[in-house]
Amino acid sequence: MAMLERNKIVELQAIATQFADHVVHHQLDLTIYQGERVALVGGSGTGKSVLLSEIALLREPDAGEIMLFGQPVTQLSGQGLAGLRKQIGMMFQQGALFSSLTVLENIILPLQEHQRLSQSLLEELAMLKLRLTGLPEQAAHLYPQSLSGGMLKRAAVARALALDPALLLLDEPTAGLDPAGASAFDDMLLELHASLNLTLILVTHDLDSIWRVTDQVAFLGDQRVLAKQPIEMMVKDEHPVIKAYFANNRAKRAAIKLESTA
Ligand SMILES: Nc1ncnc2c1ncn2[C@@H]1O[C@H](COP(=O)(O)OP(=O)(O)OP(=O)(O)O)[C@@H](O)[C@H]1O
Repeated sequence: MAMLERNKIVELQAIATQFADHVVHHQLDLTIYQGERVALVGGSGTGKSVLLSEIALLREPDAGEIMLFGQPVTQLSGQGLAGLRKQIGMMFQQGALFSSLTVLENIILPLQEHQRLSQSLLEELAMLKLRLTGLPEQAAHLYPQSLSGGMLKRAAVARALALDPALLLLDEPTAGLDPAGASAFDDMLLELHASLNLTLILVTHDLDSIWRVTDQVAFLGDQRVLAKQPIEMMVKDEHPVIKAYFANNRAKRAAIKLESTA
């Protein structure tokens, strides 16, 4: 059957990342297509968070090319780069909201930087983002430190969505949430993905999230992406590094799910 050519949102070509003599990525390739929901998975220290920062244009790799929305990043500067940055929303591991600002002010901040809008319009737009993440309106005027862990993460997502990005990056979004909170967060991500036409990339160790939210898993190991495929295939992969990662109790849970969905 003929397949329609899908847009490449992220294309990493021969990426190298190194800290002093510690090589984190070497000849790393990865392609992510429009609308995909991709988990970046791999052992601790395999460079998942660093790779996410590179895709978010917060850090430059030492070699290789990053293509975002079909544009080679190394050939862009100034306005070109700023235009790309606006299309990327990033949710950091600890939320990274400003503690001296209310939730609403935190969401307004990126809007203020990029758009000349009246205060009332800014507030209206920010409230829209807040509602999209399922936060109650009262949360708008609270300070980050008075929010629960789950609310804080939603507020961080609302801020990441401020500029209507096409690509949303999330670093361990469900870490620290209880199972019910994590599952509600996963549902919110799926709703956002469906309603906003987003491409999602999340770094996660949470197998429940991987099964529920993602349609592709990119496995980092041996300094590169060893495989990119759906979780159903990943848990059956015979590569020794991938096998070792999933060969623990949590992975057995994943395998049980696999049997129950077969
Ligand atoms: N700024 C830095 N300076 C030096 N080394 C760094 C820096 N940032 C990351 N590293 C190293 O790069 C490697 C990859 O880090 P990274 O945080 O991306 O791993 P990870 O796969 O996300 O791990 P985890 O699952 O434990 O969060 C680690 O060995 C880390 O110590």
